[in-house]
Amino acid sequence: MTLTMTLVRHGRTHFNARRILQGRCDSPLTRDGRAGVRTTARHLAATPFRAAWASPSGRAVATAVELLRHHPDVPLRTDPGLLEYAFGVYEQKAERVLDEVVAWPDLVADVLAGTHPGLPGGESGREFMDRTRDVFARIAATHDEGHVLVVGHGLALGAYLATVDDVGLVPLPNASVSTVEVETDGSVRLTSVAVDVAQQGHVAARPMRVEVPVPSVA
Ligand SMILES: O=C(O)[C@@H](CO)OP(=O)(O)O
Repeated sequence: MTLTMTLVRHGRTHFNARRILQGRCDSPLTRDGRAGVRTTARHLAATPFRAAWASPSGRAVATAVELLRHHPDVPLRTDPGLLEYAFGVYEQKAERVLDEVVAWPDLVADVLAGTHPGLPGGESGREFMDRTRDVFARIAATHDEGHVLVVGHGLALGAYLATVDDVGLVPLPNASVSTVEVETDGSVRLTSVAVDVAQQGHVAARPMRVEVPVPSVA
């Protein structure tokens, strides 16, 4: 038996548009973000989802609700294990802090390796990777076959995908779709990554290890 998990990053938000790091804080979807999600929803309209899971963040729940427009009978549940990485004091700061923090030498690599101690006020790489692994194990244990929708965040979904296959951290455009197949024996296979149905590819693939000064907190 195969469980297919369809992973969708939430639609573009006002903070995404301004390159403001959200993490555990939130901002609403933009107009084009909502349109992008509607395009992805049409793309997924024929997928026979039996359940949907979302991060409790408003942007993920709003995206999941829109994606389920074509699946009115599919139950949606939230799980804090799907929340975005907690960037601590760097959240909701000046525009472009996102670019600086994500490019901070070794930050992403250390978070994915579970060795980063955490940004001030944030969570450690170990906590993040453990809860991300655990939530996908919970989802797989709850549904042993069929199709399940999972709506989450760029770094959290990307971190999980990086554990499934040797793809590194793939930048996931807003409203993009990735799919993973889980077999009964526990083996997991990545079957598609970051399909940008809605062409919202403004999160361009770029090197993650660019050397920049440590960002100052505004
Ligand atoms: O928190 C954020 O700003 C970004 C970082 O990756 O994630 P998302 O927009 O997917 O929540």
